[in-house]
Amino acid sequence: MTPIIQVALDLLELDRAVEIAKEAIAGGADWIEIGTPLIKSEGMDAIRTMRKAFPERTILADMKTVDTGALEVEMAAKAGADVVIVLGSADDSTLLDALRSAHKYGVRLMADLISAPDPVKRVVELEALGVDYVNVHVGIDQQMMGKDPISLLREISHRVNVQLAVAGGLDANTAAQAVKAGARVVIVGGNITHSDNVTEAARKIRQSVDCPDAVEICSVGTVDQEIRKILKEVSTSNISDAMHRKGAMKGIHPLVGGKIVGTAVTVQTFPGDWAKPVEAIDVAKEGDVIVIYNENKDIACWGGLATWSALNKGIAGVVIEGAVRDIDEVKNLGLPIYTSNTVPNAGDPKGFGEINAEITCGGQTVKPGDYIVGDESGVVVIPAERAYELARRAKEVYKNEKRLFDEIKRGGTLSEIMELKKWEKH
Ligand SMILES: O=C([C@H](O)CO)[C@H](O)[C@H](O)COP(=O)(O)O
Repeated sequence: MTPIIQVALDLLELDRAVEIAKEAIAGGADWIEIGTPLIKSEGMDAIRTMRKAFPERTILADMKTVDTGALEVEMAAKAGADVVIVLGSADDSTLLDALRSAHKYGVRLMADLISAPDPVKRVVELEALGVDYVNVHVGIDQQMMGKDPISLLREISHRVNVQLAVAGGLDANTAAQAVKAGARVVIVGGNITHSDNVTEAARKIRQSVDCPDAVEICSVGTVDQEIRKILKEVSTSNISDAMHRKGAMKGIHPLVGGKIVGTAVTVQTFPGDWAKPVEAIDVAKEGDVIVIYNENKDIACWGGLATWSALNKGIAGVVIEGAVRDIDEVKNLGLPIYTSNTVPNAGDPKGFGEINAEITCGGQTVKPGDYIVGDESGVVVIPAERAYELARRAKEVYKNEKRLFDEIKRGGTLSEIMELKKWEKH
């Protein structure tokens, strides 16, 4: 049986959702899912509008019902849904009444395993209750922490006969794995809807689910490699959005531009002393970023000779709250340097200060090993312990903006597209 591709529309604006659904169908998507955020934004009208726009398509309402199962199924069914999602972790009483309502109104029920405490046990129970589909689902927030649904799907698929759907950050690669692991319905949200070419993105998913054996499984490498790869793709602005406006250094600007991505080697030094910044070059490894705090903005703690040395070590860049000199030479050398000041005079190598202690630079706490990203907008610090999650969230921001750029290029304005007036804070 050919697997079904379900495009999940997790947006807030209905007009955009209709347009994206059209583009996804042109690329080969079968079912249309009205995502939970869209249902919360527009209510049952989201389902009515989609039913009107796509009279022949299977429409799925991601209600994520956890109580009053019968009532919520009835609402979605009367608005035009063909399939309604309830939470698999809901009480059996909710699921059973949702099923009665589904039978009464002629719709199918999908139980979603998102956040179910024991999904392997629960799927067997859900099958016995009589749901039509079970969705093996890793939620968007869980994906940011590195979870994916494929291993769970593999564990579950040989235990039950109920039709399985799968969702959770699927792309062309993982969609193919999902089909091979037994998924009947492949649900894809962001990797289609946030694309600047929705039709092409849907087409790639279509190809991979139709011919899963032809898809080459590529390995992602180490976590650090994956973090660096993502951080090279996104901007400091994307990262700042992902960090809810935290993380940006104040008063630090590009002196020698160029993107920096790397882990911090920190330096605390003192007015008139350049020993520790220079010694940090020997401590740093290839791909590291030297981050220096030097209270004094009138005596440089970094210059041309240090820059040459840093280039010899393969250092990714330097960030300084303090001053740099030899600017003409430093600019010619091309190593990205971000600083708060420039000045001609240097101090002496006195040897005060510390390397790889926690410092404050540009108003941000920086610990050794934190990820530092710099571009023309400035510098952001990403705490090492949240780097994977924040890189993934920044990538979501990046993808979403790419799609918005595309919609603006077609002639809209940002406020029209995002219905800004509607979302102003009251
Ligand atoms: O159900 C979903 C999520 O909980 C938000 O409502 C998504 O539709 C589902 O995860 C598919 O989206 P992606 O994970 O972005 O592929």
